[in-house]
Amino acid sequence: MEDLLARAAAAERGYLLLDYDGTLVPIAARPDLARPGPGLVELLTRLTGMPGWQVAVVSGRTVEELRRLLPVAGLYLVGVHGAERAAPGEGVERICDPAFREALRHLVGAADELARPEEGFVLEDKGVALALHYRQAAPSRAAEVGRRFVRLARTHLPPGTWRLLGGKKVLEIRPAGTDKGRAVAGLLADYPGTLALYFGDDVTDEDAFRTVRRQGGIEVLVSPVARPTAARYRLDNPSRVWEFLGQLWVRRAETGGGGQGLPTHKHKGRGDGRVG
Ligand SMILES: O=P(O)(O)OC[C@H]1O[C@H](O[C@H]2O[C@H](CO)[C@@H](O)[C@H](O)[C@H]2O)[C@H](O)[C@@H](O)[C@@H]1O
Repeated sequence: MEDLLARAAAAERGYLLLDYDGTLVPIAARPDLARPGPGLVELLTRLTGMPGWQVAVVSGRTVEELRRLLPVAGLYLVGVHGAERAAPGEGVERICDPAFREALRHLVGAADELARPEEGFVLEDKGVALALHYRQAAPSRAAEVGRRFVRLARTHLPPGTWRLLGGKKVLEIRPAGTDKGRAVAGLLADYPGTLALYFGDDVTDEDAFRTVRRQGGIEVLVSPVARPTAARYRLDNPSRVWEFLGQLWVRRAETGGGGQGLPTHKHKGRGDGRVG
């Protein structure tokens, strides 16, 4: 972690781009159980106060939900894997074909009829996307219900307007033409010359890793084990991410680039490695 920290802390201008589930907060059995740990809001608040630095949360969750989970005034937010975007204190911009959005309403109803009688499924309606979670379902039912979910999507949605995403125990239908890579490129375009650091754990973060890598930034996969990825660095888990962020804040503060007082969040020991 030391080489990462040294490079990041030396930057006068930087952009922290942080995934939520699996990166800032450990994966939980259900989406509603993945709450910010004590100290996360405080840590993010301090980070948004670093002069010359911006902080964004780039998530598959909606911007509305991110604002509820992380009430931090200075955060940029990207929601629904890039289909939503909001600057601090501003309204939500959505990238979504109106025909897709209208058709999605019908899919939500049909998918609800499919999933409701089944054990262990959670349907997450994001307005511009629809996720079917199967973390707590029997594997055989997950496969069968998943197949029927995709079939329903093909029936209800206009061709070319949507994409199917397979994430961590979730299938998600989202608008075509949106991904975290494009969203991150859009954020960085507003702050040319800043050092971008992206932290993420899931397949949808790979698009963002590639964008950040192309722009000379730092990409960090959050995973206890190495796996094929575009990220050149790895941290084991969200505790290590918090540790990194807390240390970054301290070092920027020491060089006159941060606020006052030390972050009070708790984090565990060390242990990270460069991938490959
Ligand atoms: O881009 P992210 O911030 O990582 O969001 C990705 C998805 O995260 C959530 O689902 C995942 O986390 C849940 C809570 O830990 C877990 O129960 C589920 O199995 C995971 O897939 C969220 O509910 C989705 O909307 C996000 O797209």
